[in-house]
Amino acid sequence: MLEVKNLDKSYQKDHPALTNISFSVKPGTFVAIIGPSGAGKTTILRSLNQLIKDDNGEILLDGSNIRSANKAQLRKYRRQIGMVFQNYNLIERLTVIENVLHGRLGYKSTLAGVFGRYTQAEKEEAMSLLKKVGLEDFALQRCSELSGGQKQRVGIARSLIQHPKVILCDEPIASLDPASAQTVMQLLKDLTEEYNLICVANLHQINMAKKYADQIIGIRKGQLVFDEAADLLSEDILRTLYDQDITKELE
Ligand SMILES: Nc1ncnc2c1ncn2[C@@H]1O[C@H](COP(=O)(O)OP(=O)(O)OP(=O)(O)O)[C@@H](O)[C@H]1O
Repeated sequence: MLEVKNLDKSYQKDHPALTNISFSVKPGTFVAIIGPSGAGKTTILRSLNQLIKDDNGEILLDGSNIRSANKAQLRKYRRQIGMVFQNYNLIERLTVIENVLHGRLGYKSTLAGVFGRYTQAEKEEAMSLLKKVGLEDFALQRCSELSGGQKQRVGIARSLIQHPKVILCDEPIASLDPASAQTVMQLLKDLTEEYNLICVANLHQINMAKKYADQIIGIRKGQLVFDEAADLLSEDILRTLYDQDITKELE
């Protein structure tokens, strides 16, 4: 269970980016965070991974408060959090399987990581994850040769080999064509269920959030204005959230 309690964050004095944000997510749940540009979605995601600090409040993963974690505990915690990025963050000149194996780096000494030393079991797992995301035939291809949708599927496989409890996706489909976006969203939904993950995705595509997410969190001006099952997202809520009529997005 992921629990966020009374989270506050300001980058600058008297300009709160987040105010008193509280929500919880059960394992096996795909959550979309929606809201206008500048609402605070990325700030929430970065807080969850502790990439940004000096906020108030609590973030608990299975009961452990990560805000009071020491360095070793934080390293262990970060292993449990996979990241999926809008621009994939792959090493383009390396092969697909090498990129997936990079997800194991958090478990290795720096030296083993530098020399790319992976066990047979890790290589077999990387292959089986590539099969899961439909890319087993691309294992030895360079990432630079893949389409955007394929790259994102490599990014997802790389996060899964970490054996995460949580996957954080920052605009995972923003750079994709509509068909690839659907494939990636369906994959995230299926994997969340299969691995009993907590998947949290920042999204601008409201129709995608409603179609694929189980839970939707709506953020407006740093405040939480909606936290319900996806099918309860109404036109009224959207008007409040975005200060304008964008209900055609739901069609
Ligand atoms: N590094 C930073 N320094 C100062 N202010 C920041 C910083 N990062 C974000 N902010 C401010 O915090 C607020 C929330 O930004 P955030 O990036 O979390 O919003 P967002 O909902 O993710 O926006 P978008 O949808 O455009 O990515 C905004 O007012 C933004 O200008």
